[in-house]
Amino acid sequence: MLKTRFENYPKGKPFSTILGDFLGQGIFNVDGHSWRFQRKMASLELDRHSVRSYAYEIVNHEIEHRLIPLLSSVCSNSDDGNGVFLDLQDVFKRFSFDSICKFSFGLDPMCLELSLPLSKFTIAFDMASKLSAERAMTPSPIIWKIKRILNLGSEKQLKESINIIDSLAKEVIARKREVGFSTQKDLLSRFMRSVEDESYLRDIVVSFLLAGRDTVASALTSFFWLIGTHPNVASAIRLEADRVLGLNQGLKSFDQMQELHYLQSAIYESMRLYPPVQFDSKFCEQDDVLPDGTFVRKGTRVTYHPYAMGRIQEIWGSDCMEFKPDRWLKDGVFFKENPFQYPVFQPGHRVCLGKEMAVMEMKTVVLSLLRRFNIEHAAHESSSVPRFSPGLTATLSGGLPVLVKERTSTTIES
Ligand code: HEM
Repeated sequence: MLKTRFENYPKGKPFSTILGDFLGQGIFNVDGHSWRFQRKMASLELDRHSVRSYAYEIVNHEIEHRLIPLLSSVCSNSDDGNGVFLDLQDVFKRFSFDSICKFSFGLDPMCLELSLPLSKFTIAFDMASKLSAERAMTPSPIIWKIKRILNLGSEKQLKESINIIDSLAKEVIARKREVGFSTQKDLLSRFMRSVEDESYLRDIVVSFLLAGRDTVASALTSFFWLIGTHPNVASAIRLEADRVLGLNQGLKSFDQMQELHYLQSAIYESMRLYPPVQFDSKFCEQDDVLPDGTFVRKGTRVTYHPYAMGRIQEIWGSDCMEFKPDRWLKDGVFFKENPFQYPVFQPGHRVCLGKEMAVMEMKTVVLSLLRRFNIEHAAHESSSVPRFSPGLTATLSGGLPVLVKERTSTTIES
């Protein structure tokens, strides 16, 4: 049985080790028993209709009150009224951080308010993620381990960032205990109603932030990169929305989204070509044999590669390199591929717990932006292939500079 190494961690291992150890080895830091308990609880919470509707409310609010006003402001700020360039990747990172913080512990870091400086928490979080990813690039783990023991350079910085995140997370939990959490809807308050252990609560919250922030931003960035070169897909999404929701009518409910099959197909197709988690590793706990008969020795690192798997002709056909949302439709209805052939959210017992939330978030953003704006690549970007920086999630090096123009023919009523 292949298991990730963190399942063997001793109980109560402090959070200060999570960011360091989660590189390619999973996200939670608890042992097998409590991990399963935590996972069960987390999925129970996320599967609830009330939780999904709450997530939908947050995302919608962030879009209507921050994302759209921000994009509209860059359209009107240009001298000729034709728009100015904007780094859409940076905007999506800010958007998804605000959304996941509000969802996870009811805290609004206001990253999309560009006029405000980024909070201490956001800066520390970014720094810790970056430094953790850089560990993977050191020629040998011994280097960073020695630096950690001696508390030097990047390891010293990492420790400081983690301390900031740790103490802010503790502060949030303490404040919630003071003001009461019985009626609050965020994830932390829901967990606090049944869990006492403070470090456990802190780990849940930080794990969700880690898992839900850069992944969504990455998926949205790649989607809009593809849309820039496939205006026909943007038109098809708009047409479907007008047909299903009504001309110039916004989404009325979370459930109405299920009827947008082409939109869903376009999102799945975009993540087939550009999965946010491009590869992911597991470590074999004991000698094992893979289903195809390959022997795997205890301690071996096994990596699955969604980016490569999305480009395999035997799975996707001879047109596997093309962006074709229609491949996900049967008689106009979206059908899911076998998750073991499309492991973007990791299949099996360890499937992403935020999968539904992530797809909902993406659909809501894509729909809102495409119906209100024309978003074009900066001229020099349009013909190039995307280049990614090394990191835990796919990030376009140089960002995604776009030109945003308001579509004059539409006023969406929500
Ligand atoms: C497009 C966006 C997303 C993608 C592609 C994605 C993908 C993944 C993948 C591949 C894993 C497995 C990681 C591993 O075990 O090594 C994972 C785990 C996880 N994801 Fe997501 N994720 C996304 C968004 C989200 C969101 C928005 C949330 C939270 C609301 C979330 C919560 C989680 C959690 C809690 C786990 C850990 C599950 C476990 O360890 O058993 N994810 N995700």
